[in-house]
Amino acid sequence: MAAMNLGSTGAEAPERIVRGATDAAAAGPEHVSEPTDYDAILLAGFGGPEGQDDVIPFLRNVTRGRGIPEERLEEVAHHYRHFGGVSPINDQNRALKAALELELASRGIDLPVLWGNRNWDPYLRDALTEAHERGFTKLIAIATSAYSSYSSCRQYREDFAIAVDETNLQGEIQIDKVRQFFDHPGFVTPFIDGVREAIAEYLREQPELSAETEIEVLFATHSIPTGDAARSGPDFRGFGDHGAYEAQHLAVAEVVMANAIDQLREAGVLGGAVGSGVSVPWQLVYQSRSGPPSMPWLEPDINDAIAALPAAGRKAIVIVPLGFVSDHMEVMWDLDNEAIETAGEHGLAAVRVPTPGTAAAYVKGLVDLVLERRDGTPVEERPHMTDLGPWYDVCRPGCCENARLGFKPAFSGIAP
Ligand SMILES: CC1=C(CCC(=O)O)c2cc3nc(cc4[nH]c(cc5[nH]c(cc1n2)c(C)c5CCC(=O)O)c(CCC(=O)O)c4C)C(CCC(=O)O)=C3C
Ligand SMILES: [Fe+2]
Repeated sequence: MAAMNLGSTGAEAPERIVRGATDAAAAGPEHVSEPTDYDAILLAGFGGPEGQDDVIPFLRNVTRGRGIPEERLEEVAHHYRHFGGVSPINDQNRALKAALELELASRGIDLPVLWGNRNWDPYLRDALTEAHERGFTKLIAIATSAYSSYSSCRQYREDFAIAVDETNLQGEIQIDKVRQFFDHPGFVTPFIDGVREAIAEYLREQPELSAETEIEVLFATHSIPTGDAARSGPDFRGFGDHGAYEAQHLAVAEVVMANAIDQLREAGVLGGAVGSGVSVPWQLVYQSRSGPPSMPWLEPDINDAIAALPAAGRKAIVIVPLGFVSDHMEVMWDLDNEAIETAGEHGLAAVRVPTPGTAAAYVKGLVDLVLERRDGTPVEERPHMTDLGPWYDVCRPGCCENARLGFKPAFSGIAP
């Protein structure tokens, strides 16, 4: 097993873990980029509507050229309409920006945070205009997305390139991007805390429940087309049919379970020796599928998975939104509304654990990710909790490219 480096978060190194390839060290010279004296941080969000009039234009921005059926768009519009046409995602990014600014100030780091979204106001181009006006030429981006895939990495990088074109800043602005942080302790720790608390709470309230046979932890992430999954991450790593996207989620889920259970054993909530193996059932499930029915997307859907649980003797579930950084619409609707309702229909108790949001560990971790790039921290010193990491600073040509949409230039990668 490769050494786990948890950095300075104080988290204990888990004993087991590890799934997938172990050739991180063989990744090549671009694995760690040169130290760079950045001028500012670019917080790159997804964006969301902030009123009924925004809903349709927002959905058109997200789905342009994607072949999403009209019925699916109407259904998703209804999710937003139900909440007054307002997604909480922009307020969540405002809160994250403020938390990052506080963390930076408290550590004496002079790096302004600019915020721009891919799909709604303020747009990435607005943030770049601001950067230009303030004389910033070297930006380090944090995208609010932890894993490797077209939608969660490459699309942000392509949209950086588009925003640079739109603002006519070609050759005048550098945009680097922190590595995919799926296994960074700052991102993983809040999920460990959430799973531990959820299981402890079940056992406190229903001491007769068997954690080993009657509780199941469902790690939920966004479904993507299987073709996108296959091409996620660098192709030389041999991740199999569902690429780095699925491998990363499975590896993180395993680490979350191992740590949460060890902590429950330490606290005497669960029996068995610390480090003696996971004893609460879990699985990775997918949500929020769109696209035409003829196109295969990752499965099982969370609702189908839930429906199958009573037959396996389960009575309670813990839903972990492992694929998301904040409690935005995909969490509020697809999990808190739909999945919880499905659980009720099948007689299962259900709780949903929080996303990282503005948790202290997460905010600190994001700042650490910026500093490791500024300082060119050697790969051996970079925090990571699975054997897949620490991930690359710089994407290779073709990484996470989208065959459906064809080649588009991207920033923050090695030029083809
Ligand atoms: C992997 C992934 C993430 C996680 C990574 C990340 O966070 O970036 C993510 C996040 C999000 N997805 C979001 C919203 C939407 N995603 C859509 C459509 C799609 N998502 C996809 C994938 C992902 N999506 C894909 C493959 C499509 C099909 C279209 C295409 O091929 O690109 C559509 C169109 C309607 C529909 O089809 O559902 C909407 C409205 C919101 C905002 C929520 C809010 O407003 O609070 C967020 C954070
Ligand atoms: Fe999405």
